[in-house]
Amino acid sequence: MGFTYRNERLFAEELDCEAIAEEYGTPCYVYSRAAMEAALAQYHQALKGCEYLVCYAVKANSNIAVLDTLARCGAGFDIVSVGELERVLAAGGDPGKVVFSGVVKRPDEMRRALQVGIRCFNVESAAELEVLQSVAAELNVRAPVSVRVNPDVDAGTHPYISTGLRENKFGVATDAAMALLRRATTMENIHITGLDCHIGSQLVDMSPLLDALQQLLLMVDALQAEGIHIRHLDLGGGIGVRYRDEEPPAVADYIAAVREALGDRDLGLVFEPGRSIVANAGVLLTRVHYLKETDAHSFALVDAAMNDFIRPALYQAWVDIQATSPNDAEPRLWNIVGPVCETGDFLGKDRELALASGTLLAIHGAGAYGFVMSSNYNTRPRAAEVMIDGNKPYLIRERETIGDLLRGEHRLPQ
Ligand SMILES: Cc1ncc(COP(=O)(O)O)c(C=O)c1O
Ligand SMILES: N[C@@H](CCCC[NH3+])C(=O)O
Repeated sequence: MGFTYRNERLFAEELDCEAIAEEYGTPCYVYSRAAMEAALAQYHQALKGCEYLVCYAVKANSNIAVLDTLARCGAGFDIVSVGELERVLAAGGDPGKVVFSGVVKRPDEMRRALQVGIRCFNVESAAELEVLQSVAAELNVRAPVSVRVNPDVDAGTHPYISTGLRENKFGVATDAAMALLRRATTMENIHITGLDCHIGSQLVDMSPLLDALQQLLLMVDALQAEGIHIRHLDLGGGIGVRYRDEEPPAVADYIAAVREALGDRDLGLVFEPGRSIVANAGVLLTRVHYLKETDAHSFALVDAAMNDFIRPALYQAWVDIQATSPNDAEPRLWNIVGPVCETGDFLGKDRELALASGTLLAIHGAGAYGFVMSSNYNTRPRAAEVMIDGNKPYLIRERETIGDLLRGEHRLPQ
């Protein structure tokens, strides 16, 4: 399922990646529908018998065909902007299964979310709660609210994607969150439904997640004693994937541990997975244009760059890069670099590969935080996106044109 090598040729489900690149050009993101469905199914399977919602984190890959695929399999959505909300609606997603995270929700974004009837606002500060109260009052509705708790635990991941430490901008520290919840119960247009937390991404150890959960459970019990009933816990996303040799917890094991920790409390569960649903359901195809030897390195110059896939440049993330078919060249160590005018523009360093001009490469694990983080730097049109379903390819986003990039810009009057 997903991406497999058959006789050393890479297939996306039933299609040869060389044929996909031939048809759609490079660079090109290719996704496997079956792989994302299977990843979501692991959550559903592990949560059987619970009251739960799996709210896929739209930011990981927000193409509307991806959202549509997951919505049809019962997913709700975690959004962080009104733009992501409009994507969910355009994809046919149910607004009643949407949770809204993020530290800056503008009043217009709150208004739209209230009008379409989202499931819950994951509030991240006292100031935000006050604004939400007034927007909900204007519309004469009650806003369903969860407070995002910052449990001050070290998720043990890259500092840029750690979100549950006291020094991070996210959430509200436990004591302050208790005070905020008490205040919320006095607000006419706020209805407290849950507590949430999200401590970071690409987590390979589940103990920080379970430590955070213990803190939420202490809060639930203390609030219950005060007569404030919490109906659901939203434990965010964060489960890592294997890019190289990481050993992230299996979704089933993590959820079993969560269920055990809940004991007999009457709590619904929400999860917000992003990466673990889509990362390994996507590759980025790129072609080698030139080979260049210097005293220091052998460079393979490819047509994808940091503007297409920024994770290596931004986080020094290691992603697997392989040729999509065999060739006769002698394998040696290559630095795989793109056309962007930055020394930091690399996709991989010191990779042992057999390369020739024209070789097609697949950057694996590119389904999450890939296309969504791409930009037009160096006036480079963003790549096409293709979804494979069995033996059928669907163009789910056209490659941008230079015209797309210039649209909306204006010269000064003479
Ligand atoms: C609030 C929130 N929920 C969910 C996610 C998804 O995380 P991941 O892709 O690591 O599962 C993120 C991103 O880290 C997030 O900020
Ligand atoms: N963009 C990050 C993950 C960010 C998670 C956002 N909360 C990555 O590529 O690893």
